[in-house]
Amino acid sequence: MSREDAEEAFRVILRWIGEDPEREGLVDTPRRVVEAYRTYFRGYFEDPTEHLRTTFAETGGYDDMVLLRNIPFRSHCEHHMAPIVGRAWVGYVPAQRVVGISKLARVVDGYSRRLQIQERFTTEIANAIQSELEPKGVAVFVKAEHHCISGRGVQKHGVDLSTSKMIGCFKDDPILRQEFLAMVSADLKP
Ligand SMILES: Nc1nc2c(ncn2[C@@H]2O[C@H](COP(=O)(O)OP(=O)(O)OP(=O)(O)O)[C@@H](O)[C@H]2O)c(=O)[nH]1
Ligand SMILES: [Zn+2]
Repeated sequence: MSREDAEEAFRVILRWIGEDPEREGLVDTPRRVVEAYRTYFRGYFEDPTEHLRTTFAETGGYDDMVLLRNIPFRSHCEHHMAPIVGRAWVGYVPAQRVVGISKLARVVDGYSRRLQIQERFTTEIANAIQSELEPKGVAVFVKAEHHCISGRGVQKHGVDLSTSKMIGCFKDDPILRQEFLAMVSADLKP
């Protein structure tokens, strides 16, 4: 499918909502929307696991939790294509190698720029880190507002969805899991 086909589809939608796609203010809108969609959905053109291929071994034997906190993201729900706006916490306990911290945020971005449900988004981030880095464990916590429940449908504002995925030592060791969740809670305090 070509870019022109996609722009034509948005002209059809503009007509369907009751607009005139030929009026001055809207004549470039299909082109702009198609460009915006390339940004929202650029995750289909990347493999987020590739961000985790550069690793560092000279950690001085560091073997405690590494936690990147409060990572903002924007995604879209696969049922309504409505925005999902939230934050992610990504932690792991290295076995030998660590990854550059920006790469954890890049993995979050890569999976967020696709149509998602939050459960799969959370799982994909955790599985990517586990499979590429092979750490002792991974913990991912995601908290997000879904515009499909605030702006339409049940129309509930101020409602968040929380999801978490624990792998390895975070699943097996309740104290470590608590330590991770305590740091998330501290960040969530108003
Ligand atoms: N589990 C899960 N559900 C989601 C997520 N995002 C949106 N949903 C829900 O997906 C469901 C889709 O249900 P349907 O009954 O097929 O759609 P709908 O008729 O538009 O539902 P309403 O939103 O209740 O009007 C809705 O309940 C949404 O709230 C998500 O990330 N995870
Ligand atoms: Zn939705």
